[in-house]
Amino acid sequence: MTTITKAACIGGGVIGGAWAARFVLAGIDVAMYDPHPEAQRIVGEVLANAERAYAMLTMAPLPPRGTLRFAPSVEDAVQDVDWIQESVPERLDLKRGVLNEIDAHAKPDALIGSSTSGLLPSDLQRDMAHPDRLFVAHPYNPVYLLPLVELVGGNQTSKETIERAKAAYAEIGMEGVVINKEIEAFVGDRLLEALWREALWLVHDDICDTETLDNVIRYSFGMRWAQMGLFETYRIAGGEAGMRHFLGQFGPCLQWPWTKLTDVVDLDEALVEKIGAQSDAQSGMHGIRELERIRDENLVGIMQVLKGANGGKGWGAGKLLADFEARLWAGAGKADVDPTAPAPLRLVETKVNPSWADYNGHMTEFRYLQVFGDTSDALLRLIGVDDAYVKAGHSYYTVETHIRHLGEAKVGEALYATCQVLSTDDKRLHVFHAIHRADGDEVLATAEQMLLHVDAAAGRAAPADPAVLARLQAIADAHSALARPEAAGRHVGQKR
Ligand SMILES: NC(=O)C1=CN([C@@H]2O[C@H](COP(=O)(O)OP(=O)(O)OC[C@H]3O[C@@H](n4cnc5c(N)ncnc54)[C@H](O)[C@@H]3O)[C@@H](O)[C@H]2O)C=CC1
Ligand SMILES: C[N+](C)(C)CC(=O)CC(=O)[O-]
Repeated sequence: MTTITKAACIGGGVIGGAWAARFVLAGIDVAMYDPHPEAQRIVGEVLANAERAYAMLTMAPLPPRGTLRFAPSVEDAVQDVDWIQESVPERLDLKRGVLNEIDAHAKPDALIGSSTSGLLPSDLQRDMAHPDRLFVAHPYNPVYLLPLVELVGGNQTSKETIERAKAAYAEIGMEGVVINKEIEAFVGDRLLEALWREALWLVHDDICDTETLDNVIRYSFGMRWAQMGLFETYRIAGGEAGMRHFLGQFGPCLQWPWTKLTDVVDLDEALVEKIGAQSDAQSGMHGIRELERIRDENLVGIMQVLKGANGGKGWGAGKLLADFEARLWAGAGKADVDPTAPAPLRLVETKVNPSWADYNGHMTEFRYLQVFGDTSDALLRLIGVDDAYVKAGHSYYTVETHIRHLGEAKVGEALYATCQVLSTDDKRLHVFHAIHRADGDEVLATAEQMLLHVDAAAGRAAPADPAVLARLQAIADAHSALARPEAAGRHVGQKR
């Protein structure tokens, strides 16, 4: 689904590994170069966490995964690719050397983004032969989930490069925010540094420990920031008189000697040990990968809530996710099945992700309806009820569902769903779905559904398009050879 199909990641640590995951999950083939002896294991573990997070994040059809290849050198990794993301350690001399090597071997028009969190692009591009295509692309950890990338050009970066970069990041679901002028640490890290500096002083001076400080953030303004940022939040805090009143009331406090922001705390051995010990007490019971998974589940939950915010139109990162999913659905291919085969259509492959589990430790009931809904959607796409058809004002709406729960789907289990068309006419579509365990084909649940074709603007049932009906009839004809499921027509309380 991206116009870019091949990328290289140079450096595969915390950030480079997560870039590789984002690219691969967007369908881009990645060549990775990292001399670390355990690079393959580390990147593999990050990719596994990213896949787990994406399975929770969206039901939209992701493109087929790109491939991941470990290259023996920078030269080998960057030849033939359209996009290179540099994520080596934060040292100007090292980055310059690596970027010059990339520059020497990459195609002249390949985009080169540096993940630097603070270095100036003008300094990075100084010795490059094609400096016009170098820009800072500063991401946020975890790169595969957080959509922001700060785009910063240096004095030799072309305007076209920034425009191409913004478009390329949009294709993989990221928001490229263009920073007007280059400045050390750009925008995000300047803000984070201010907070961090203050936090270090508060712990140093025994005002609070690390856990108390984190609680202050996560039980209050951390949640506000995830959805409205700083200025929009403070506008509301000004009450009906808004921002001007807020500035008038609280602006003068900035003159008070509250902050030590201009002083840098001395990170001597004692302070490092104090913070290290408090952090161990706070979080040492969890491994890093475990903490990453907890963080990812929380971020996914926040993004999903934001997707449904603002009356369902989406808000902030949730709006971005909604737009990304809309593009995925618009480009969704039809299920790869033979519609004329005399067998139920295998339309959905999925896995029970951890956020689908209830207190009984198995897939909770509304997720069954979600999978059945996805199965109906896959059938609709197969008969031509796609994004364009819906946008043109027609669709099928589900008017009745009867679900039976027959077995337990456990977290992580692979499932598939099938559909048998029971009957159809110009408006009605009567189907029988089943969710199967992928391993062994056992039926775990069934759903009988009635769908009605509608004229959405008029808000009433209307005959479907003849081409849609013809495709549907071909499936119904093939399925007429099948035995009617024994459970079709059952109702709750009926004797077995
Ligand atoms: N960790 C974070 O939270 C964030 C880091 N960044 C930036 O991302 C960049 C990378 O940082 P991290 O991933 O955190 O560091 P890291 O230390 O986790 O990873 C750096 C990787 O680069 C590899 N490496 C070293 N020399 C290399 C070379 N010559 N060629 C290829 N690979 C080489 C190392 O083996 C290591 O795997 C830095 O510029 C940093 O400022 C940006 C956003 C957030
Ligand atoms: C610590 N850091 C400066 C490398 C952090 C970042 O650059 C962004 C982030 O993910 O917090």
